[in-house]
Amino acid sequence: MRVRVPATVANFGPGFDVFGVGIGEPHDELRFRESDEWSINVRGFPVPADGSNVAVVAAKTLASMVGEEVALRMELKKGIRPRSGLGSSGASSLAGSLAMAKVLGVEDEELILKAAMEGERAACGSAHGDNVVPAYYGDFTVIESLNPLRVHRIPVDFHVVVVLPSVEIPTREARKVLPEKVPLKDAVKNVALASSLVKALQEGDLKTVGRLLDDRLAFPYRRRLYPWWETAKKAAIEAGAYGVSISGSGPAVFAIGEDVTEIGKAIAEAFNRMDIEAEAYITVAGRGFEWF
Ligand SMILES: Nc1ncnc2c1ncn2[C@@H]1O[C@H](COP(=O)(O)OP(=O)(O)O)[C@@H](O)[C@H]1O
Ligand SMILES: N[C@@H](CCOP(=O)(O)O)C(=O)O
Repeated sequence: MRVRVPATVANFGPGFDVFGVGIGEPHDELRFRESDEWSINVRGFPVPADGSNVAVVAAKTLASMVGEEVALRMELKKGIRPRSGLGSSGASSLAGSLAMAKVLGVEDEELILKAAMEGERAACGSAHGDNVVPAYYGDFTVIESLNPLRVHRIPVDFHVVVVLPSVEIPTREARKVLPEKVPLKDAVKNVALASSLVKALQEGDLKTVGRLLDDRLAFPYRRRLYPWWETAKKAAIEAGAYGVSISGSGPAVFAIGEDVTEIGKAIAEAFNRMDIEAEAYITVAGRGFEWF
């Protein structure tokens, strides 16, 4: 059996730890079957081929949550670069949890997602849900609460470009720079941005969505991790982007607009001018996992 889990754009501007959307590409693929002992084989981008792989962590977590002792043999085709800001650890975590769910016949969405979030915790120290939840549902998702898991889904299918520079930022490090408290005026601004963005998305008003791609909760503190930000942003806006932001904790940048191919080219060229290689993925937002 095989499952394909796409990359995700978490945060999506003002929705820190709350908003997320699956994108078709890049993606991870996991082939699996029940076995006498645990094993994992990795192709593609290098990630641990042992019990610390988040696919194994999430699968084991789900088994223990339902009180079963089952081992899996896994073959992971790692298509999403780790430390990319594209939900690389989230995709493999969800794949592992889904694999175990399939083998055990578990259908409880909350359990499957909670197990996947434990994979996230193993990767970066935080069991955030804004990568695994949208990768599961395949819609733009808004996480109202984790305990109990309450998610609001907005079906979307707009084009998006994601540009991934050849820079690595571990999510663990990007979370360490965040403060415990933020100024009230910044919290107020984020409420305004996030609530307006949800309304604009529901109305299919992409121009307004683009204008609202801003954040005062995490971005100001992470800004120093992205020394190339202003240059990349300027290139995107000059190429006609409605808006541009950091995907997850970065370094991937995503943008929406009329001509995402041109926008992607402009952002990638801006990185190249700063001597940073970059790869653009033109894709459609609103994609979730698939069995195949
Ligand atoms: N299957 C996996 N896929 C991605 N990362 C993994 C996997 N297994 C373990 N890891 C570890 O998780 C970390 C990457 O996670 P993270 O920093 O959250 O990246 P991303 O932002 O791309 O999800 C790395 O230390 C990586 O070695
Ligand atoms: N809300 C999280 C999202 C992390 O996404 P990733 O793709 O960088 O793992 C955060 O901003 O820390």
